[in-house]
Amino acid sequence: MATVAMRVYRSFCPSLSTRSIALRSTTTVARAVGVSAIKALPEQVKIVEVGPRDGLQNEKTIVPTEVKIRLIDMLSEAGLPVIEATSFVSPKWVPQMADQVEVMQGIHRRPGVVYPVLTPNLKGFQAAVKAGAGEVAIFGAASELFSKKNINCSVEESLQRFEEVTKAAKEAGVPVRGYVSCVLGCPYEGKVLPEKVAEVAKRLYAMGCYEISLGDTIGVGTAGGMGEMLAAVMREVPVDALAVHCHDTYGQALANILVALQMGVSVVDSSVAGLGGCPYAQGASGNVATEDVVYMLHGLGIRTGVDLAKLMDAGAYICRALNRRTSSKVAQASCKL
Ligand SMILES: CC(C)(COP(=O)([O-])OP(=O)([O-])OC[C@H]1O[C@@H](n2cnc3c(N)ncnc32)[C@H](O)[C@@H]1OP(=O)([O-])[O-])[C@@H](O)C(=O)NCCC(=O)NCCSC(=O)C[C@@](C)(O)CC(=O)[O-]
Repeated sequence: MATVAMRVYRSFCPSLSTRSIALRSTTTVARAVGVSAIKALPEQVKIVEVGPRDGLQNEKTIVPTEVKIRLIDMLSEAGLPVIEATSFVSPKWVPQMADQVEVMQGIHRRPGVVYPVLTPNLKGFQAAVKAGAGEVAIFGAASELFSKKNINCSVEESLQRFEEVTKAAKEAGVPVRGYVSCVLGCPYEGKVLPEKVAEVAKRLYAMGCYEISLGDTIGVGTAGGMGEMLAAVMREVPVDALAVHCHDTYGQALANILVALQMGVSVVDSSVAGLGGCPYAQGASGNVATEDVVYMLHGLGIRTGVDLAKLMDAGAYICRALNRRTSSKVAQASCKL
């Protein structure tokens, strides 16, 4: 099924394939709506691709290591600047990530591309560095119950563990990214106060995280909630150090990202083909699809450095490997699958 923009475009260019229409129509739309009128939007956005980690961690059947490696290599060939490759967590908790060392050693590291990995504690950090990780991410939450279910400790205990990681990382010269989960709602506690999110984000930033990614873990947030939460966080952490990480359970992710862009955020996490979900947040769907984010950003005239056609190839590859239909609307509309 073609989008309206694609159908209009096709009526002028009947010989074009649906896919090339999709790629060209983004810039056409940008010019048509006079995007320069939207003053606050950044000129460039860094996309943090989390598909190989967040996208695959919840898969029940173990995905072969070579498939994970091929996916990461296709994503780097597509121009993604940051690809979260795997997690150094307990294999008893997340069996899908048990091949983290093989993944880190098997990928073809493209110059300029960063491949962060999740590390919940010092043990994970040390194993990650040994396996060649050049950047790590610690992951906290703004909800006590989620923290307990996800990493088996309270928010305060998790922050103490993260202090150990950031201290070791500083000594080793390894940059650390920080996540705050449940920023717009928790599967166990429901509403989460923006002030609580701001407090955890502030602590992570103070301990040395260069970037704080704000996770709508179960995708319940709305544009209004995103605005309110970001306003609270921005009182504690500079906007240049913030990223948004939106799951799309309620179909609100793109709207929420747009609000974040309008408030000055220029780093967006997403997952190829919209894969994923957190094993400790039952019912949450995957992250917003990277293809859909790139399509929207290019449509706004915002640079990403990502080649949408190559990105869709990566999405098609992993969907074939998982025997799954893509969740990306752009990939569906472009008749790739
Ligand atoms: C944090 C722990 C380890 C605590 O788990 P625990 O059971 O409390 O840990 P422990 O210290 O008591 O150790 C228990 C066992 O785990 C081992 N262990 C201990 N640490 C490690 C490690 N780093 N790597 C490998 N093994 C480890 C340790 O050696 C021991 O092994 P045993 O003696 O039983 O054989 C556990 O709860 C865990 O691994 N949790 C991971 C949960 C996870 O990965 N969740 C998904 C990622 S978060 C997410 O998706 C949200 C995000 C980031 O995307 C943002 C958003 O959307 O909101």
